Amino acid sequence: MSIVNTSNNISDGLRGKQATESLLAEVRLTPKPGLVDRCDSGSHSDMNLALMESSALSLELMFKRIANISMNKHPSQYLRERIAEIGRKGEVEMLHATGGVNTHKGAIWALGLLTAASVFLTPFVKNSRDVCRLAAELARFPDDCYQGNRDTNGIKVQKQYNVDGAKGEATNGFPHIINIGLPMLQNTRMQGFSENTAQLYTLFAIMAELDDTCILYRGGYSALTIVKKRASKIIEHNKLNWNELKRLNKEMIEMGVSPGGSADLLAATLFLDKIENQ
Ligand SMILES: CC(C)(COP(=O)(O)OP(=O)(O)OC[C@H]1O[C@@H](n2cnc3c(N)ncnc32)[C@H](O)[C@@H]1O)[C@@H](O)C(=O)NCCC(=O)NCCS
Ligand SMILES: Nc1ncnc2c1ncn2[C@@H]1O[C@H](COP(=O)(O)OP(=O)(O)OP(=O)(O)O)[C@@H](O)[C@H]1O
Repeated sequence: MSIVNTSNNISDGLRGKQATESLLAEVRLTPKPGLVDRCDSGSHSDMNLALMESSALSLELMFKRIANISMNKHPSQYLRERIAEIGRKGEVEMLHATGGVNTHKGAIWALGLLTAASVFLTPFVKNSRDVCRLAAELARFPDDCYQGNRDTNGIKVQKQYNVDGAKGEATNGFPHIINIGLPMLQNTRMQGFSENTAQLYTLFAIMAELDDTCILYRGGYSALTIVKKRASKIIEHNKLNWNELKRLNKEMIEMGVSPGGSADLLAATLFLDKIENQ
C-alpha cells in the first residue's frame, strides 16, 4: 500500500473541513448509548444535536490554523507549544459557541494532533499508522508553557484508577484507533454492512476496550466494567444486538455516564479513514 500522497494538493482548508465533517458524522450517528445523537441527548442534560453541530462548525477554523502552522514541518517542541496555544484558543471558542458547555474538548485534542501530523511532510503522510506515529511524537513533547488548571476530571481519575486517559492514548500512538477502530470499520464495510451499522460496530468495539475517563469520573470502575461488557455483547455476533443496545442506552442514562472518549476516537477514526481514501 502506498504510504504517501504524491498529488501534494492538500490544503489547510481541506483538513479543517475533513476534521469538522468527522465531528459532524460522529454526532449524527444514531443510536449511540449515553451520547448526543439524532434521537436524544443521552446522559447530557446540557447538550443537544444542534449545540453539538454548532460546536463542530465553530472548530473548523481552529483545525485549519493547526494544519496551516504544521504544513511541511516535523514534530518539535516549538510546534507542540504553538499547537497547544491554538487548541486552547479553540476550546475557548467552543465554549463561546456553546454558552459554556464542554462539547468537544477531547475531540479538539485528538483531532488537533492528527490534523497536524497529517500535513507534516511532503509528500503528505496518508497512511493512518504513520499519521498516528507522528501525532504521538508531537504529543510527547512537554506542555511546559501552560500555567492553567492541571486538576481536570481526567487527571483525577487517571491517578485514582491508574489508567492512561486522553493524553496516554495520544502519546501511545492512538492504539484504539489503529488496532480496533480502523480494522472494525474496514471489516464491517467489507462484509457489506451499511455505513451507519459499520460506524456503530466501530464505536462499540472501541467502547468495549477503552478506559474512558468520562465514564470513570461519573460512574467509577463499576460503571466502566458494565459499559465495556455490554458494548462487547452488542457486537459479539455478525448482527448488531439491538435489544442489548437499547438496554445499554437506558442503563447509561440511569447511571448518568457517557462514553465521550470513545466518541472522540470514533470521530478520529473517521477522519483518518477520510484521509486514506481521499
Ligand atoms: C489532553 C487533554 C484532552 C486534557 O485531558 P485530561 O485527561 O486532563 O482532561 P479532561 O478530563 O478535561 O478531558 C479529557 C477528554 O478526553 C476524552 N477521553 C476520555 N478518556 C479518553 C481516552 N481513554 N482516550 C482518549 N480520549 C479520552 C473525553 O472526551 C474527555 O472529556 C487536553 O485538553 C489538553 O491537555 N489540551 C492542551 C492543549 C493541547 O496541547 N492541544 C494540542 C492539540 S490541539
Ligand atoms: N456525541 C457526543 N455526545 C456527548 N459527548 C461527546 C460526543 N462526542 C464527543 N463527546 C466528548 O465527550 C466530552 C464531554 O463529556 P463530559 O461532559 O462527560 O465531559 P467532562 O469533561 O468529563 O465533563 P464536564 O462537562 O464537567 O467538563 C467532550 O469532551 C467531547 O469531546
